[in-house]
Amino acid sequence: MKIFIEKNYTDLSKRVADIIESEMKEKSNLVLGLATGSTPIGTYEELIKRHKEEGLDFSKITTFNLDEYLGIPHDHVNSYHYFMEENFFKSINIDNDKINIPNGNPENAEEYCKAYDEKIENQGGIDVQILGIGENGHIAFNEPDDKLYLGTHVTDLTESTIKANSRFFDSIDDVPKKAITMGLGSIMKSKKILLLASGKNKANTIKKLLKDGVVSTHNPASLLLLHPDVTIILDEEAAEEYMK
Ligand SMILES: N[C@@H]1[C@@H](O)[C@H](O)[C@@H](COP(=O)(O)O)O[C@@H]1O
Repeated sequence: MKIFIEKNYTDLSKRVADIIESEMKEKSNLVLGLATGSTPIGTYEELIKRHKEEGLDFSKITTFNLDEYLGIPHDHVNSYHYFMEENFFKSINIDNDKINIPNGNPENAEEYCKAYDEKIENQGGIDVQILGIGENGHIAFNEPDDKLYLGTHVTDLTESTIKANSRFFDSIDDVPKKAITMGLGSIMKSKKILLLASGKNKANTIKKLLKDGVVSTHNPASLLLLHPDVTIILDEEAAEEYMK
């Protein structure tokens, strides 16, 4: 496991973009796993800048997003489809046919989830997966629980996640209560994992992850510690409690 502690969010975003850029240069048809939430926005901005200024080429890249709210229209401002389009896809030269984001309105959720995992497998798996982390240790929408699911599945969101994500909605009542998410198994199959955390509100989450020395389904991020190629990129605020 590698840990980078960067001075601030800008440096964190540059570090993550550096890693992705070098992977893209090694493999032009990279399969990239993408995350939403506020943490990766700076990375997307940095990659857009490199596309515009240095011609970083996304035309052969395939992407798979981690999750989507269930029952939300894809053009809704809070959908992860909308988020990805606005914060990344509309500003790079990605082939729209190579973008994969879980459908928040599947006809048959079980079949759809199975097909999503098969599609990842058929692409040869995810080469590099970007991850944020919830304050409660959730990864994508794999919430702390007695058991975790391996594959893509529909899940209930916890009260704490609904509360945390309500900052993006007009009111807490508007936050969907369910989501469709890649499972920890699908995520752990990625060849390389980049876990990002920024800001004081993640300091205890990171301390718990890196100092407890425990792997538990009640802290889903802790399973990542078993992965052979995980890089954790923090800014100083997120690393504060861990460094004490
Ligand atoms: N489903 C997403 C996660 O993928 C993300 O990691 C988490 C943290 O978000 P933020 O980066 O805004 O702290 O929020 C959401 O719940």
